[in-house]
Amino acid sequence: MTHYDLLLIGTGSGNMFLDKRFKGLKTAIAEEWHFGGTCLNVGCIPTKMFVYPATLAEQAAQADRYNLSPTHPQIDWAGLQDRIFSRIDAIESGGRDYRSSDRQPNITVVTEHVHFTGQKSVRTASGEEITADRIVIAAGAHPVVPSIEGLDAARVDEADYPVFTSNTVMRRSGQPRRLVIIGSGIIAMEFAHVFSALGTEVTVLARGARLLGSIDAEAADEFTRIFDSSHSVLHGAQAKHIDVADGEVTLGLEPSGRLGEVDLPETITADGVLIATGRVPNTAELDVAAAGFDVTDGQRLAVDRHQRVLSAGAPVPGVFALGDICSPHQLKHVANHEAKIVGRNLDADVAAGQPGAAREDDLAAVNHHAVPGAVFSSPQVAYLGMSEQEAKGAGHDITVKVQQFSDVAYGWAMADDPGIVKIIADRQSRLILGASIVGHEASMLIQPLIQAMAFGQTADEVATGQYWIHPALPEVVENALLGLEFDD
Ligand SMILES: Cc1cc2nc3c(=O)[nH]c(=O)nc-3n(C[C@H](O)[C@H](O)[C@H](O)COP(=O)(O)OP(=O)(O)OC[C@H]3O[C@@H](n4cnc5c(N)ncnc54)[C@H](O)[C@@H]3O)c2cc1C
Ligand SMILES: NC(=O)c1ccc[n+]([C@@H]2O[C@H](COP(=O)([O-])OP(=O)(O)OC[C@H]3O[C@@H](n4cnc5c(N)ncnc54)[C@H](O)[C@@H]3O)[C@@H](O)[C@H]2O)c1
Repeated sequence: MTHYDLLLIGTGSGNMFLDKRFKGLKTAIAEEWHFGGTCLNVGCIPTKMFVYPATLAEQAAQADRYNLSPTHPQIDWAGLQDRIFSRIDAIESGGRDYRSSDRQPNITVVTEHVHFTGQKSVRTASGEEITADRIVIAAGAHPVVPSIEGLDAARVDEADYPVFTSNTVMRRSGQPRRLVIIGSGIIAMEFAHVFSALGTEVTVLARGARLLGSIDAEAADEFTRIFDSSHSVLHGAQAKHIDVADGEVTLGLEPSGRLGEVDLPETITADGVLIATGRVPNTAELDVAAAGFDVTDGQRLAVDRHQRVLSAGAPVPGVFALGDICSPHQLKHVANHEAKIVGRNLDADVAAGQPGAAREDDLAAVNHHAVPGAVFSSPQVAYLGMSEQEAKGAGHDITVKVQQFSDVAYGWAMADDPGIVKIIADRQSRLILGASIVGHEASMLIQPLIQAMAFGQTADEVATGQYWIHPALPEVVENALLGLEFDD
């Protein structure tokens, strides 16, 4: 058994806070997989490195909208993969080497799965017992694999099995000629865009009528309308069985039941199937029950506003968590924010002497107000704060404005490409409650609204208190703000 002052489980966002403040602590870092976790290795970063060229290819193919001759660029798939992963893998090994080197003499990297055996103890896969005074749990989430007749769940993501998740889809050799995507959430929509823009024949199986069903309904409808116009989506469909033979996959289809009877092909054959049906926190794999930690919604580790892990509703002294393992938002910028809070609070906890001895007043609190996100699909989507449905549900008297991109001069320059800005505000306080943008560079257009919500600016203050560059696309945001109707 080895005892440490600090144990960190997971090197995704967990690796972010461990800086010189903690150099006096004898620390173990447990990481069973890629150093740097999901975002760096198989998530945000590589996906967007695929999305960018995919979007360029799509624009080239649609150039006749702008009186240019369209081209269908040929993709060098292996070259693209090499450009992306040679960069990422170097960062991964750099991080691993740094933490393992004598430049970090207080740190021991344990390259194994660990699971809890008690509140302050874990066991490694090879059977070593590790105890620690303080623990930070940053163990993330993993893709859900639904049970489908004929699917060998244990083989999903194996190199020679043509059914895979986001964990391996970008690193597989050879671009699939035909790809079926199960799911219609964020991961499904990003990869559907990437693969179809780069020349793969993509079919999406969506159980309902609406793609991106978790965002504002009107924004999801707008996205669905645009996406469906240039992609193959089977709405109301689900996989009944999967047969794998000779490197091909054949899916038997059936109605999901959500749209009644739908006209579906009986089977569909592809070179690969991407499962994108959600991600579940790694609490069961960590055996958090053995530590007596509380779990919310049956999946997420329960934490308080200081990111302290709870047991029977009370904070466990010296145990913190961050990111997908505990967060209501599975987003990297949220995990990073939580990592900063954990860093500050762990520092305060260490300064206080005994684990758990820090005064509540000395601890920083997490801010989950007005969390933004973006979907890098075609079109892009960005969302912030409450949807219209949530704002009404929360009892607000709301004003809503939907502004079309084609209402402003830059929209004309874009040949009236479809897109909307939707803003929801409170009629009395004049504060923005939420926003959704569907269309070109939505992830960038939304930033002034994020700033307004973060700093409590009223909608009219944001609209009229600053210059908006003419005739730039953000004028569509300005016009949406000006279109909100307030009392008095
Ligand atoms: C395809 C994809 C694209 C995404 N794109 C975006 C995006 O554009 N923007 C955005 O904001 N978010 C995006 N996300 C979400 C984002 O990646 C996650 O929210 C974020 O990475 C979570 O960080 P984390 O530190 O909580 O977990 P992770 O980064 O997953 O880190 C957890 C680490 O813990 C390790 N671990 C787990 N259990 C154990 C154990 N028992 N023993 C030892 N080690 C363990 C894992 O190996 C892993 O390295 C994307 C996710 C995916 C899958
Ligand atoms: N750009 C980004 O910020 C980004 C990108 C990718 C992933 N992520 C994060 O990763 C999380 C997980 O992404 P995701 O797309 O897997 O989850 P999701 O929750 O966005 O979508 C899951 C989809 O799977 C469907 N589904 C669920 N069970 C199913 C089943 N048994 N059969 C068929 N369909 C089923 C759901 O209806 C939904 O369409 C996201 O919620 C997001 O927080 C973020």
